[in-house]
Amino acid sequence: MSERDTICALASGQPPAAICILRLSGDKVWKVAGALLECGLPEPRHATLTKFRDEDSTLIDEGLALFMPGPHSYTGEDTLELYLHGGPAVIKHSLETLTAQPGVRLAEPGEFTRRAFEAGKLDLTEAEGVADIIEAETEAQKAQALRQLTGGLTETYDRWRAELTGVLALIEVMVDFPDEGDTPEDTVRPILDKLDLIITELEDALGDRGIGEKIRDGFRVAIVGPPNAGKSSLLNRIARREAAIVTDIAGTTRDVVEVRLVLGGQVVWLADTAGLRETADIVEAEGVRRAERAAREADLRIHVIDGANPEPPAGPVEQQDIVVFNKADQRSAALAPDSALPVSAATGEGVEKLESWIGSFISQRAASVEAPVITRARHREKLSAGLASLAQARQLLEDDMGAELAAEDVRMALRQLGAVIGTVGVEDILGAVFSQFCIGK
Ligand SMILES: Nc1nc2c(c(=O)[nH]1)N(C=O)[C@@H](CNc1ccc(C(=O)N[C@@H](CCC(=O)O)C(=O)O)cc1)CN2
Repeated sequence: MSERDTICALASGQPPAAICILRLSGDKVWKVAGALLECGLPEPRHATLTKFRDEDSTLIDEGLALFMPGPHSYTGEDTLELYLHGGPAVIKHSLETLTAQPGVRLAEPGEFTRRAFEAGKLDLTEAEGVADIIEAETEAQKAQALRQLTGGLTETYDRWRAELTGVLALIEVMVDFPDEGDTPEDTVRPILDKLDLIITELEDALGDRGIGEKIRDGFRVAIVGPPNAGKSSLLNRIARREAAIVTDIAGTTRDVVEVRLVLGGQVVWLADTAGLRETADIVEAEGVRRAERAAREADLRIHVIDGANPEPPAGPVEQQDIVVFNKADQRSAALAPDSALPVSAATGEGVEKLESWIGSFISQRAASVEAPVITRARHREKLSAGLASLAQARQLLEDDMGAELAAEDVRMALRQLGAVIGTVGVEDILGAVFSQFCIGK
């Protein structure tokens, strides 16, 4: 398998579909078009209606062909797109025919975009934006992916890198031309001031409560409370399916059961958890530990009070949390604490209101950071490592412990920021990012 093979793939979705798009990129495109398209190589950038035949001249389909010569194409290479009827037989016959051509093979996941990246058409965050927009289910995910795809992150990381390069130059001047007349305060202070501005910006970016990652991967909401309060029934009611097992036996739920929902325009993972109680059963005890962890890590907790046996919530109730009084169909809600929302998982009473409370909390939380510059764990790791290096550089300068060492730390920070946008090409990072793409992208 040569890297510079011409690659082809189905770029459109699951057949059958009205139309499918087959995509071909590489230097064999003109040969393939000459051999298989009745029109030969189509006029660049003109959709051309033509017959498409296999090597025995058997008709595969009639469709539109679009030729985009490199370097002015998505991948930067010669590209051919075929718009055919989207039936399984057409697709199979087409791909078999294309891959039977010398030097043509099926594309790996993300390989078209990887070539675009290698041709300098996109940086790594923009390429991630491409993958994210394809996966986007909510408008918020789409908007975030689109911003990223059009250089929204690139701009910020480039600016930080430019500012750090300036700082590095000042430190290097200090190393190379130490001015005996100047006090350290005169030379170091302006550098520290510049460094502090960048450090503050990185800290702000990292202090975003993970909003960008949560818009992309989902917010976490945990249903917590004592055994038999109806937590699993509530989850099932909100999920509108029997996701969690419900019985009368206290301690039925042992693991965390999560369902994926869209509430308040955001992806939300709603977790049902084991009832919190002291138990000698080691499996249940592990369940309780997991419940406590899910509660701690959640953006929002729904504390369920058992209407049949009302007790104040056992775990810590944070300001944003919601307390519900369940079994309100059987028990007078007058027993409920003032702030609790009466609900009935059994009849559905109050559940719509609960959903809208969750939705409005989550949508406000999502809007609390305007334009997150971290949308994946990968970005966060590199940015924190970069910040740590800068903090170290700052300390060295402040303590007059060696400008050379400080310069090395700033270089390290530059590499970390470069790794986010992919200017520092690390093969395993690229492999990890592009392998998550779908085929044809
Ligand atoms: N048919 C089709 N639709 C598509 C794509 C595609 O590849 N094919 N895209 C693929 O993701 C997206 C659009 N993104 C694209 C980005 C760049 C280029 C491109 O050819 N760029 C050239 C030429 C620019 C120009 O003509 O102005 C370049 O950058 O040099 C094409 C599509 C969504 N729609």
